[in-house]
Amino acid sequence: MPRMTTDATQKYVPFKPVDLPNRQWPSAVITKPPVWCSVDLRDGNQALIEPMDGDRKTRMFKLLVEMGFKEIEVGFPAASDTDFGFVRQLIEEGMIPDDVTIQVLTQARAELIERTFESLKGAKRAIVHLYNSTSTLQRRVVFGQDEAGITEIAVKGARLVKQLADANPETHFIFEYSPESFTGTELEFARDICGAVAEVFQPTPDHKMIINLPATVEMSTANIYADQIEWCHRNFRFRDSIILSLHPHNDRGTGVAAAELGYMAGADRIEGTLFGNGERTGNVDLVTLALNLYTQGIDPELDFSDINRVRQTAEYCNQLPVHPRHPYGGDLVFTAFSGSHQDAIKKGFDALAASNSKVWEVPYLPIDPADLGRSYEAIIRINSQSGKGGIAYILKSDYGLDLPRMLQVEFSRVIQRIADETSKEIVPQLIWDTFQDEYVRRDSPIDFQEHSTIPDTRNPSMRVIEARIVENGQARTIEGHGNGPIAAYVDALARNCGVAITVQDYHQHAIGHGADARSVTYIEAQREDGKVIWGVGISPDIVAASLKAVTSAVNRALAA
Ligand SMILES: CC(=O)SCCNC(=O)CCNC(=O)[C@H](O)C(C)(C)COP(=O)(O)OP(=O)(O)OC[C@H]1O[C@@H](n2cnc3c(N)ncnc32)[C@H](O)[C@@H]1OP(=O)(O)O
Ligand SMILES: CC(C)C(=O)C(=O)O
Repeated sequence: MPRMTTDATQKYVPFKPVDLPNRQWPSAVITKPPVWCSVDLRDGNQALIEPMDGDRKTRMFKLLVEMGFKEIEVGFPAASDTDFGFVRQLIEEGMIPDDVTIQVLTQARAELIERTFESLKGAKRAIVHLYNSTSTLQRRVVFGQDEAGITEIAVKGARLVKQLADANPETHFIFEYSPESFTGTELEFARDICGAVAEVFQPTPDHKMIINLPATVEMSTANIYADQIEWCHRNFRFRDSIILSLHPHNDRGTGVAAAELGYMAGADRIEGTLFGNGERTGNVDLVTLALNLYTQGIDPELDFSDINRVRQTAEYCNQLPVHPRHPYGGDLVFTAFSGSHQDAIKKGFDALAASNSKVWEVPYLPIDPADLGRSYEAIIRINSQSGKGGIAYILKSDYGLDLPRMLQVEFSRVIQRIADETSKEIVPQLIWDTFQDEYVRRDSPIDFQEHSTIPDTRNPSMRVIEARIVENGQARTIEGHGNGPIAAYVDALARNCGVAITVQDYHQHAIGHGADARSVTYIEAQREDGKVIWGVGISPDIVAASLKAVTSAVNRALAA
């Protein structure tokens, strides 16, 4: 096995923690959702192999509006005719609801800012999002500028934005500034450059500006991002006139944690995308963030009641699949294959059904799939890792059979054998067919046909049974007596067919309702040698179901 030859200690520099001795965020509790801003149509779009065309953009925009987003970054109008044309289409075709504000991004370059404003002509409201990069690395290698030079780019850009906004009073403009690559920027410089831009925009508590602090590249653990945010929250000028916004990316795989801790640290707003599409490892995933809030009893004010449709639309627009294990939305996230999980889920559902509680408490299911429009159908699926609880769950939920515990144990061995032999998933239909072959359709060598009972004239507490059976292809009528039809039938089988069993246990319940209702009987029988064997019978007639169950046990006893 080859090893990484690079000495990491020489090649990578650890991120310096923030000196914030009095940090407050670890004790903060989230009680309300942030202001959400979707950047699917901009940051998400710019990371796609094929950026969205007009149709895909429209589909995504409509979905975001339907879900309840009130701020949507719809593009980088100066980047392409597609982006520009889409902004024009939204405005000219009146597609922007009154309570939704579109947002557009621009670099701090005059020609790009001018083109951006052109795209917004006629809009009722718009957020103009200006950015330039501020990190030590980008200052050095991309811009070749010191702090003053970088500040000058931002301030010049902001002045032009302000001037063009003032010249277009028919639109209510909100200003947003991002010190891009904020996570690699000294906090004092971030404070100063944001202060200089705010000085131009002159925000007030009634007309706030947005300052967005992006983890353009996620460079540290989430607690350090939270420290950075709390530091800015405490030290920024104009704080009461600023909406402090987060824009986490997910390079270290902790974008969601960073957003949650950053929000606890004093932010007001979060920019991200559905299912986390975006540059490299993506933007922060708003689906996960919002539903994390929901599972804490907080209304996220975004609608996920049909999460499959949200996912399908995102997949169509982005032309990228959502991972089957993606939190909340992935195909497999409400599915348990492993036995102990299935057993606990089944017991959790049973306990919930038996209680009056409204509180969702099912082991291994942190959210009720039904809240997301997901069905319970796929919660339990069977393979070689599964156990009796999962198999019993499928037979109950799909076929209405409530197997006694010891029968679950016996039948699970049959399914386990198939799973081991095939190494494949065992779908519900195969479980059902196997169950029927193993128990319900066991009509050889003895096939029960029909019966009648009459009181035993010699002993009024006993019954005599006459049962018509087919044994090894030969129709016969057999007779026996006992204290009820089951005992009498067992007696008849012992006398006439030479099979002696004793019935140890008996369970019966209905399947279905009304005219279609049938009865199912489970019989636990013991052979003369002590071996325990189960039999199952299903019939519209209660007694016939029991006699079929006895026949099933006898046939299985003879075969064993
Ligand atoms: C972190 C982010 O996601 S930021 C958003 C990034 N998104 C995109 O880049 C997608 C859309 N972009 C584009 O279509 C193009 O890059 C355009 C149209 C904006 C600009 O295109 P071009 O001018 O041809 O080229 P390019 O993007 O390479 O420009 C880089 C130049 O802009 C400068 N620049 C980059 N960002 C900024 C900024 N925010 N403000 C001012 N100048 C900037 C660079 O220093 C460089 O200057 P130089 O030419 O003097 O070296
Ligand atoms: C423009 C900014 C907000 C950005 O997309 C980023 O830093 O990731």
